[in-house]
Amino acid sequence: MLKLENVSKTYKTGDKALQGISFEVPAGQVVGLIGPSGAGKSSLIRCINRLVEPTAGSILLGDTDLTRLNGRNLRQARRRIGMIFQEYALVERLTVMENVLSGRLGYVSTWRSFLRRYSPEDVSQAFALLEKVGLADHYNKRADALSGGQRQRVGIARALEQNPELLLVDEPTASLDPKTSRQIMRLIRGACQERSLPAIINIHDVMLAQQFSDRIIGLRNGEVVFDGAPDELTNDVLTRIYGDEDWTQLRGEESDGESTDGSNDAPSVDLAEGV
Ligand SMILES: Nc1ncnc2c1ncn2[C@@H]1O[C@H](COP(=O)(O)OP(=O)(O)OP(=O)(O)O)[C@@H](O)[C@H]1O
Repeated sequence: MLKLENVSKTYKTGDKALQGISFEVPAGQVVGLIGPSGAGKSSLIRCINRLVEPTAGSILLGDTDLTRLNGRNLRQARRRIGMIFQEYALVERLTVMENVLSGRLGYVSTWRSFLRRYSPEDVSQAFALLEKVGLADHYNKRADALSGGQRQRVGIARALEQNPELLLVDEPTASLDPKTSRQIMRLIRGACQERSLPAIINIHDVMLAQQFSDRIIGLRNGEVVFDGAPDELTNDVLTRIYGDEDWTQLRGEESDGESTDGSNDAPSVDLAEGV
């Protein structure tokens, strides 16, 4: 479980990116974090893994207050947090398998990590994960030979190889086409359900957020202005989050034939679909 209490971030420039953010994410819950550009979504994700230092507040992962950790303790706590990035952040010249195994780097001793030696358990887990994300046949390919969707699958497998207690996902579909985006969101959601893993997904695409999240948190000017179920995301709520816009028309335009009634379409957990 993740619990944020009164988290604030003011940058040196004086920008108040986050102002008194409090919420809890229970095991297995996928939170879609939405809001206009500059609302504070990236700052929030980065405060949780301490890439950005929160100015105030506490961030509890289980019993650990992440805001109080430094040095070795912080590195150990970061092992417990899986990250999935927009630009995948793979090591391009390494193979798919090596990239997935790098999820274990925080766990192995320095000399083992230098030689990139992993235990048989780590390797068999990596194979199982590649199977799940539909890339078992590609394990020996270099990362730079993969498509965007395949790269993101490697990114997901690498994050899960860490056996994390929390997933932080930053714009996972921003560089992908609509169909691949859905497959990636389905994979992430399926993994969270299977592992009872809480997740926060920073996502610009409201329709995707709605379809693949259990809960939506809307940020505006560094504050939570909506926190509720995906089907509560009415046009009025969208206006509260993003400002005035013709939401009816936008929803129609963005639809690609899947449910647009705001309901969670309970995506199947077909992890290897459509590679
Ligand atoms: N390193 C920084 N130094 C100063 N101000 C920053 C820094 N990073 C972000 N900000 C400011 O903090 C506020 C929130 O930015 P943030 O990037 O967290 O928003 P966001 O919702 O992720 O935006 P986007 O969707 O465009 O990525 C903005 O006003 C931004 O200008």
